[in-house]
Amino acid sequence: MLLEGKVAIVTGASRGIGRATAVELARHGASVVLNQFAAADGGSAAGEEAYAEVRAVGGEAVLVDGDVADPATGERLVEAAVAHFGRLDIHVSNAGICPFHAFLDMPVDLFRKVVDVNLEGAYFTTQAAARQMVKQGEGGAIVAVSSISALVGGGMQTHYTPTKAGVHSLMQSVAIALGPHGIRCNSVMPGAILTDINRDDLTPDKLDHFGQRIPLGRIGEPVDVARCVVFLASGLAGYVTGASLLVDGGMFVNLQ
Ligand SMILES: NC(=O)C1=CN([C@@H]2O[C@H](COP(=O)(O)OP(=O)(O)OC[C@H]3O[C@@H](n4cnc5c(N)ncnc54)[C@H](OP(=O)(O)O)[C@@H]3O)[C@@H](O)[C@H]2O)C=CC1
Ligand SMILES: C[C@H](O)[C@@H]1OC(=O)[C@H](O)[C@@H]1O
Repeated sequence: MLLEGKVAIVTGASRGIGRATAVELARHGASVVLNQFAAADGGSAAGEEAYAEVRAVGGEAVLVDGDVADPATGERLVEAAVAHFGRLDIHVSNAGICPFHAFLDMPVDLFRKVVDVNLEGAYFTTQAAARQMVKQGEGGAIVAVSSISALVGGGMQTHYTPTKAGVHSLMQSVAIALGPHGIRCNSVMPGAILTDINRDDLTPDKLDHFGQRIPLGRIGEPVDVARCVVFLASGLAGYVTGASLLVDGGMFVNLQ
């Protein structure tokens, strides 16, 4: 197994790409700390379902509530990894939100919320994970979920796309800062992946349009991204750091 004996954190692991990533990491042998937000915010069954899916593939797991926008959450996730599994080897910064909204009347609070969760959440959870990995002195792997939106715009995503470019840039910079510690830092850039984040936005017309633009002919599924995270987290990618992997079925390159 690619990740036998490894311990991983996945933020936003209750649904979508994060849940699929937690399951695939476990399928390849990792023990996983699953972070969820909704329970901290009033309750959700999604985290329990994700936990059950990880257990069903034979993985050890622990579910930890917390808002990644709070810098203390990263520290609590690391504490959980160490308390339950004794160490930390892999950090997946995945949690993110995209409440579609027009630019000209963007509420300040909404803008700040998206930046807090997507960019600050990635920054502070990555920092907490890196501190633990440096302390252990045996290297590690950090994978952030950026987006094709780091490279292209979205008229209803003016608050969101800069955070995804920021996450991409963060991985490049921490790859330099952490390389001497043997910690590899990369990002995946998913294209259009059907999850709760875009379920309402992906109207039949838009699905048709994407279907035509994507050379592989289909919208992505969370597991398409999750398998690439496993690759970047594993020894197979042992000489890969500061890189970004588009996981978009070819959508980005298909201009005409
Ligand atoms: N779907 C797509 O097409 C693409 C998605 N992405 C990125 O992938 C990542 C995952 O999105 P996706 O799976 O699609 O979306 P989902 O809406 O399905 O999942 C989002 C996850 O993030 C969690 N989350 C939201 N806010 C917070 C918070 N403040 N603190 C901790 N966790 C939080 C949610 O937890 P809870 O259930 O507890 O609310 C949930 O587990 C995001 O970063 C997104 O930007 C990138 C490119 C394309
Ligand atoms: C939420 C969007 O549908 C999705 O998020 C991204 O990052 C992609 O670029 C899509 O726009």
